[in-house]
This record gives sequence, structure tokens and C-alpha cells, in this order.
Amino acid sequence: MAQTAILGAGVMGETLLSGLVRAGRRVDDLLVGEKRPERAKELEERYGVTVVSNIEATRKAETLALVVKPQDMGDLLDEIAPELRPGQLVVSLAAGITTAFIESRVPSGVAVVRVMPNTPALVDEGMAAIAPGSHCDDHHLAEAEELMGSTGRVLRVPERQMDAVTAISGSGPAYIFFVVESMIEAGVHLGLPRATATDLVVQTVVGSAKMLRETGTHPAVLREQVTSPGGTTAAALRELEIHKVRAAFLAAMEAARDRSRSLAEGS
Ligand SMILES: NC(=O)C1=CN([C@@H]2O[C@H](COP(=O)(O)OP(=O)(O)OC[C@H]3O[C@@H](n4cnc5c(N)ncnc54)[C@H](O)[C@@H]3O)[C@@H](O)[C@H]2O)C=CC1
Ligand SMILES: O=C(O)[C@@H]1CCC=N1
Repeated sequence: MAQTAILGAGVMGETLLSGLVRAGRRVDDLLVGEKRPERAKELEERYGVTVVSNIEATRKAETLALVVKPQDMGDLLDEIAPELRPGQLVVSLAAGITTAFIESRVPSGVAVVRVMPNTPALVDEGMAAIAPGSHCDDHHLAEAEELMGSTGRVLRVPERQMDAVTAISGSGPAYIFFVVESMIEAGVHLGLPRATATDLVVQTVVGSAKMLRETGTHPAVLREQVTSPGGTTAAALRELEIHKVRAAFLAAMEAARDRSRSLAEGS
């Protein structure tokens, strides 16, 4: 099988690597390029994968997944561009970095796909959106889809939606963990042991997510089913509205979208 290289193996690079291994990809068909030697050693020991220079990875692999920080993308592309050849596929997982940014730095004929994954891919429940660059055919898109499909769901979107996607599903797990953290703290304030509060909140989140997915019912309807007239839930939701939590979510996601837009400019 053609080799796939992952360049940049931090949180998201390892998430992709582990997902490919779990999905049955032979470790011999994978290569990793990682700047930090101690991290490279850790991954070699954990997965038995070969860590090579970015140059060697680019020479050998047909598909390159670029998983460095947006701020490091320019340098990485400058390093590998002389080794890239037409027909290769470059898949970028970086927030904010456009396919045009990458295409302007690689030889023409190199196909580029922009991906926005998220960390639940670690447990094969990822949500990745993919968008094609301008020299990308359906075969390339299908290849990127297969790559990301090893760790969860994949949705094709037009690239103009990518900054919004980043704000919703890319950063999304952090908002959910923030809510979970806040609910656990609230449970502790109400006198529950921390372990009890954690069990209650985590299972409530898993159960609620499963209801959303399995029933397909609108969240407002599910919320109404929990809200007895004059009851406890109504009392709680009133406080959330008073504290403008809905407006805060909108403002937060607008800020994430705007930050994604500015990352391509290197700020
Ligand atoms: N962490 C997350 O939840 C998500 C991250 N992303 C994107 O994934 C990318 C990576 O993010 P994280 O994994 O969180 O960051 P990270 O900092 O954990 O990982 C980046 C890795 O790249 C390595 N690196 C930097 N320059 C390199 C180079 N020239 N050659 C080889 N390795 C190099 C670093 O040593 C580090 O291990 C970012 O562009 C981010 O926008 C996208 C969606 C979700
Ligand atoms: O915070 C970030 O910039 C990255 C992109 C989406 C999730 N984490």
C-alpha cells in the first residue's frame, strides 16, 4: 500500500496516527515527521512507527498529512516544497490555513485538501469536515475521506464554511468539556462528592448525546421533555437565560471563527 506520512505529531497528529493504526493500517505503511526528538522517540516506542525527516517522508509518501500549528505551516511548506511532486496529495489539518495558502507554496499538480478534525477522533467518534483545493479531483477527496474516516464521521463542505466549522466542531469538544467541568463544580458546591458529581455529569452528557443522535429529535423538543411546568429544570434554565448563556455561546463561536480567519495571516 502507498505510504502516508504525518508531519507534526502532537495532540492531533497522534490522534490521526492512533486512529489509522486502530483501523488496521500497517505501521510499515506509515511515516512520521516530528521536530521534537523526545516526542519522536515516544511515538516510535508507543506505535512502532518509523520517524524520519520531513524531507525523507515527502520523498517516500504519496499522501502527506500536515498537522503542525498554523503558525508553523509556512516553514514546513518551504522545507518540503522542493521534494513535492505532481500527483501527491497534501492534507492539511491546520485551523485557518487555506488551500490557496498551501497551493501557492507547493508545485502545481500537487493536490491539496483542507480538513478540520476534532479530538473525539481519539475514541473513533471524531467529526471531520473536508474541503477540496483547486487541483483536487474526486479521487483525492475520497482518499482524504478514507484517511479521516478511520476515526469517525466525515462531511464534505465548501471551503468558505471551514472557519465556521472550526468554531463549531473543531473547537467544540472544549466547550463541552467546559460545560462538564462547570457542572461538576456545581455538584461539589451542592454538597456531592466529586466522584459522584463526575459520574452523574459524564453519563448525563453521554446519554443526552446518544438521544440526539439516535432519535434525531430537535434539541429544543428534548429540552422541553425535561422541563416540567414550574419544576426544577425551568428554574435552572431561567438562570441560564438571565446570565445570557445563549448569547455567550454565539459570541464565543464568532470569536473562534474570526480567530480561524486571522490564522492564515500568521498572527
Ligand atoms: N488540538 C485540537 O483539538 C485540534 C487541532 N487542529 C490543528 O492541528 C494542528 C496541530 O495542533 P495540535 O496537535 O493541537 O498541536 P501540537 O502543538 O500538540 O502539535 C504540533 C506538533 O508539530 C510539531 N512540529 C512543529 N513544527 C514541525 C515541523 N516543521 N516538522 C515536524 N513537526 C513539527 C511540534 O513539535 C508538535 O509536536 C494545528 O494546526 C491545529 O489547528 C485541528 C483541529 C483540532
Ligand atoms: O484551538 C485551536 O486553534 C485548534 C483548532 C480547533 C481546535 N483546536
